Amino acid sequence: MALNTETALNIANVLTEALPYIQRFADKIIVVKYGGNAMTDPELESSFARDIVLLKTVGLHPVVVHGGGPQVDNLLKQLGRESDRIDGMRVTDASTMEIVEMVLGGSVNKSIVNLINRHGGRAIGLTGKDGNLLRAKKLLLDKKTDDGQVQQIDLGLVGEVVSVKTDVLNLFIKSDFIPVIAPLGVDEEGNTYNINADLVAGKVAEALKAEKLVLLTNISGVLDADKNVMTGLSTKDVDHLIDTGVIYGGMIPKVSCALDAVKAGVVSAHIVDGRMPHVTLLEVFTDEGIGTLISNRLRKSQ
Ligand SMILES: Nc1ncnc2c1ncn2[C@@H]1O[C@H](COP(=O)(O)OP(=O)(O)O)[C@@H](O)[C@H]1O
Ligand SMILES: CC(=O)N[C@@H](CCC(=O)OP(=O)(O)O)C(=O)O
Repeated sequence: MALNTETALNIANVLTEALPYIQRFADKIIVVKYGGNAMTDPELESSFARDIVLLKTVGLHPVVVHGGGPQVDNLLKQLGRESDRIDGMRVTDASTMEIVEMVLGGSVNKSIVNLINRHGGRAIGLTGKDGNLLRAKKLLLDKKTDDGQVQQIDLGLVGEVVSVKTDVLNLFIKSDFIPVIAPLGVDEEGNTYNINADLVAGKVAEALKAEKLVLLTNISGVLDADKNVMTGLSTKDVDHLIDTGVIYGGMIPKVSCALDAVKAGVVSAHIVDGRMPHVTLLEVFTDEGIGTLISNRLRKSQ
């Protein structure tokens, strides 16, 4: 059946709207953090994989960093166990670490690799241990007490990223592979650390001098005290929003890593709704602003 003129023009408009972005972002690196909460629906998973393959096919270089917190929770539950979280970070003892590694470095990583490959991409799964990709050290979490003092909290085998071996990633990127990174790091002595996936995505984006960091989550963006999406966010706003409890839990590492990445030279960071099909594609290739933008520049449409 032939297209009617209106539909044909709409399709043509969408395609031509993408052209300047395809040209501007050619050969640029886009780091996409795929959160565990966005992995629960097969259609959304497919739309995510197609977006990543499309980005690569039109000449950009997507690098995926994934989470899998809910998937770790599921296995812990099946084993009759649970773990605490403080400010979005899982308290991780040695036996929890075994499960975390099994789930993030095993089932979750391989299912994302498989998904991208089934959609025609060439994904390669890595943990921070492969090629010493993510050098880590123990993280001591700074937490403000009620009287305003800063306390350092020990979360066990939870790490922060000390360095990212970009040569490992560049090798794959140049060979047209799509790296898919599980958030596990290793220190000089070979100890394994569980690292929040947002923090890994931020550091990978910084190290690769990425054009964009796109963080897919399970909410429409960063909400203000009245539950409206904040379209833009600066360092100044963030400290106050955390202190007043408007930003809490898993949103704290997300916002912090996005700000750090932008300060370190990533052009823009975006916190977007992973429940929206094709949100990555819409973010990269359309004029519309989606979710919360953290950038030194204004919105594309402004
Ligand atoms: N100001 C805020 N705006 C939006 N979400 C927030 C805010 N503060 C805390 N959150 C919580 O952070 C969650 C996202 O973090 P998290 O569950 O760790 O996501 P992910 O698994 O995608 O990393 C949201 O679902 C929401 O419950
Ligand atoms: C230290 C820490 O909290 N690590 C996370 C790593 C996975 C993750 O970040 O997953 P999401 O992005 O799906 O939340 C965890 O154990 O759950």
